[in-house]
Amino acid sequence: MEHNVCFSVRDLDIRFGAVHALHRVSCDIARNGILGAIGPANSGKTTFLRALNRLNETQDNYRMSGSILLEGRDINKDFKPEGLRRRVGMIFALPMPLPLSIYENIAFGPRRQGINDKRRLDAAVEESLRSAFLWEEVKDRLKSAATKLSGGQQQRLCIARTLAVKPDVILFDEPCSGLDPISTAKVEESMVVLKKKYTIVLVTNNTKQAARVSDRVAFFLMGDLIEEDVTDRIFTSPKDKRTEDYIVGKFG
Ligand SMILES: Nc1ncnc2c1ncn2[C@@H]1O[C@H](COP(=O)(O)OP(=O)(O)OP(=O)(O)O)[C@@H](O)[C@H]1O
Repeated sequence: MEHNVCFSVRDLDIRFGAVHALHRVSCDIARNGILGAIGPANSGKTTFLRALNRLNETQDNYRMSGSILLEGRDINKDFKPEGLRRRVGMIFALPMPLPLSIYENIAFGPRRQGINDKRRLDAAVEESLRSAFLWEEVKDRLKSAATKLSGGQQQRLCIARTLAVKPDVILFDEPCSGLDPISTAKVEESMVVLKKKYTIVLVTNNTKQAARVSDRVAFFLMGDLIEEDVTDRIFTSPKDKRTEDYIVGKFG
């Protein structure tokens, strides 16, 4: 295994009943970088992302073959789903804070891991909010309801909540699709800083976003991984004509 590989995906093939969502996809995902997954609707991006923390298996009619190794260990054989999802956190398109205070939203995960000491919880809450670039905006109202935050703040709260359980990987599933440009910029900024400590996979329908933040980009089309390469290469001289057509906006 190469030194810098976080995930190693081999011949990943996924079906939901009659729908063949992913066709023998193989790629490595490097540590401490951002892999952007782009492609038109129904190309398999989200299925690929959800495979990385075994969220697809909650669906009926789900079948997969192939393998995904995380730091050399098979995620489908060597992990329990809950243990895997602690290491591989996920941020969804719609931020969904718990109906609790800002503080309790962040403390929730550490408490479930058995941390009850107030000083340790306070420290975890502050550190996570700082890392998600939200601390300054909320430090004086940690007891107020998380649902009162703006959409962009809620998304950063969800990032903080994920960070509080100390994952290695963060999966982002179109995290900015419901956000205005300023909130989007803040989430993008936090991703770029977070990649220094975490491996990030970002599914986005916004190719410009992928170009702005990703180190490498994977282009999916109708269940195939067409190509995966450094971001500049994908946007300036892709190997496949279909990638170029998508990038220049001929479809999707
Ligand atoms: N639970 C499911 N049951 C049946 N089909 C599914 C299920 N989940 C996904 N699919 C199908 O798998 C294919 C790939 O979907 P996926 O959501 O991965 O695409 P995507 O590239 O993320 O699209 P979008 O950008 O629209 O989110 C689609 O045809 C979709 O309808």
